[in-house]
Amino acid sequence: MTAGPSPGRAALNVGAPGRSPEGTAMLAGSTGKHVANGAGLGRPGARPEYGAQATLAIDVKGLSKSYGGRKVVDDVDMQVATGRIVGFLGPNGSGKTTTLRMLCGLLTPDAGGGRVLGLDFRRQAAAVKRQVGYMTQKFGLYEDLSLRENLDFVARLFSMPDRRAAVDGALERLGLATRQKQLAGTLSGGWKQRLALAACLLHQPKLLLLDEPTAGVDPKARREFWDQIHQLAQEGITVLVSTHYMDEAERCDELVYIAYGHVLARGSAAAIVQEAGARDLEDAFVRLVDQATDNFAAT
Ligand SMILES: Nc1ncnc2c1ncn2[C@@H]1O[C@H](COP(=O)(O)OP(=O)(O)OP(=O)(O)O)[C@@H](O)[C@H]1O
Repeated sequence: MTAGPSPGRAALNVGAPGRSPEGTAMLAGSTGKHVANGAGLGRPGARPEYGAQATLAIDVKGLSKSYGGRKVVDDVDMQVATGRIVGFLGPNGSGKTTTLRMLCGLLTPDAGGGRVLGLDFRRQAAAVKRQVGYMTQKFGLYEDLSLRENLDFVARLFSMPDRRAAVDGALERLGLATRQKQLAGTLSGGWKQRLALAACLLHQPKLLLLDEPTAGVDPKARREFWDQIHQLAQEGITVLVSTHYMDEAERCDELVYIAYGHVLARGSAAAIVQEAGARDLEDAFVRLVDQATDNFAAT
């Protein structure tokens, strides 16, 4: 479902304290191991960069998952500092959704461990789910219920004490109040995504894991959705968001690029482009995935 509770050694090591200097990027070497990493350059108006005191919303190591004997996520490390917006990019089938689902406790890794929001994400999966908002790729709310009914249903799932206030707040926040009686099935794609985000936010999560939240959504709605993401990050919520859109990648504090289950690059968009000797981000990713195909496709 779309809302909350349901909500490769590659390293996801983003914006972490005590790492390499600002603006540097890590590109995987020919072995797929990582040689550097870095925190992002940020954007105009971005939240302050992290110092040594930064806390980690995500701090996991060695995440691996296989299906039918095939490793689709291979020894991934991920560190994301609190309050950052991290873009998770990679070709179709590269392991993004699988990684997100392991991080929110919906999927048990074959190997790896660590902390999400300070909790052992394997042993305390239920507690993690209560603090994470997970938005799936596919719209998972009820099309034959109104917006309010959908949100009220999600609030019941969380056993929220003051459901009405929570639903009112979410409707207001996402600009959905005037449409609250409308059936969800009659909404356009952009409005459905807003409703899905509202559902994710009902239980006031500290971490949002968003899986291609704007796929198929028009540019204006995508921009509005991203304005919301930035507002949430300003409030201290950490966001890990997968996307195939380069303009959205540019709006992230930092990026992680994955292919064949291995993290190939991380850092700010500018640093990744520079490190890859590329024209732009898209060019950098094309180069990276070409290298990865040589290194991993046969394994
Ligand atoms: N339940 C499953 N059973 C078998 N194979 C699976 C399962 N879930 C995912 N896979 C496979 O694992 C690989 C990684 O899938 P995943 O959905 O994590 O990729 P992704 O990067 O999110 O792709 P996309 O960008 O298309 O959403 C793919 O080859 C996929 O077919």
